[in-house]
Amino acid sequence: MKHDLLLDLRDLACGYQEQRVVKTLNLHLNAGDIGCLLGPSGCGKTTTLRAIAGFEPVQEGEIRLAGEVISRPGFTVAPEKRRIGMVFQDYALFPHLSVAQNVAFGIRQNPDRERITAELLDMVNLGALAKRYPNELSGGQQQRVSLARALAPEPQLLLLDEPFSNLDGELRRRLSHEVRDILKARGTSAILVTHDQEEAFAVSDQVGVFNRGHLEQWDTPFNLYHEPATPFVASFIGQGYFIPGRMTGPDCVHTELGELRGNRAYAWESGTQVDVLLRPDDITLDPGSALKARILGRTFLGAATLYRLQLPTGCQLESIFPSQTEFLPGQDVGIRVAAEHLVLYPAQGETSSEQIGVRRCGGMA
Ligand SMILES: Nc1ncnc2c1ncn2[C@@H]1O[C@H](COP(=O)(O)OP(=O)(O)OP(=O)(O)O)[C@@H](O)[C@H]1O
Repeated sequence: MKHDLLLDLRDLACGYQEQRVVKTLNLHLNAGDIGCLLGPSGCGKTTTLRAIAGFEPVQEGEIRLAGEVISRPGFTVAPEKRRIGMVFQDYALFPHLSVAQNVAFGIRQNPDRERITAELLDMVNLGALAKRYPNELSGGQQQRVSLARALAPEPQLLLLDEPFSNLDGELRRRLSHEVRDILKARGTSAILVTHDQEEAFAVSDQVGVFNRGHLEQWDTPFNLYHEPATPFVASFIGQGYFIPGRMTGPDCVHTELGELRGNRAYAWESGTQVDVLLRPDDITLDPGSALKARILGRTFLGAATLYRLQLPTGCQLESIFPSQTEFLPGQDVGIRVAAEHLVLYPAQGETSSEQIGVRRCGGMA
């Protein structure tokens, strides 16, 4: 397995005319890895992708590919000279060319083009449809053709801009797994843009969470969920609640749920007010516990049930319990916190941050 640095964005700023959409962006991708740019609409994901592709000039910093500078202010290597492939949301196939001709388009001069095209079409399971035209294919099939076409010239890096967003539910999930398998089997490095967290996690080795033009964290899916660097990342990735707490030691915080101890130390002094992130899987059922919570609502998920709980102070939490035992709204249950990764932030107050998946409770116990 290769671990060479392939793509390196250093202190990058890019945007349109005088407007800086993306600022001081630093990230790197190793050869063979799949990275993802994830974030809400308008945060600058596509702008970053277009700068990597060479469609937009950079305003500050630089982009290096395999050690070579391909963009810096006043210098932009042309897109077709970058050995970067693109897969677009709307497939962008040539309507007047057959499936096979579409795939062969970027390797027209290659004497081996027929063999390469046939191999790629087999790989994306479209060998039998080589003679069809794009308007005779489903959306999923068109996106497979578009992937095969982008892979044909053996790009150093593949960029995928919301490639599955025109497809629905099950097909979207299936194709995203398929694309990961294909890229991994070929050792192709890629950057995917999406606003769908499930898709980002299914496809990528590393994910960057963007917020208004800033990259808040570039990390593995596991770390984004369990060790979110900022309240925004905690909110954007997964579900949960912030509850108020007070530091009682470097790795220990007093909350309404008792003393919680985590696996890392914080530099704040004892007495500092903090927000404690609690995910639904951090709260477990413990019938013998003195700590009781009232069931406010529930969502049956199949193997498990997601419960919305209220603590005596009014703070709310969510928890996932196995669905074999059923609890009813209004019932009190014993709970325990089983959070190995204690994630704390300086107390923000009730209204200071925009929360998406994670909600904040007021009032310290
Ligand atoms: N050609 C353009 N000229 C001027 N501003 C633009 C242009 N394209 C995008 N923008 C602006 O740049 C900002 C970032 O847009 P961008 O397309 O990078 O966001 P995104 O994160 O990819 O969003 P989405 O998920 O909705 O595609 C937005 O405010 C957008 O209005």
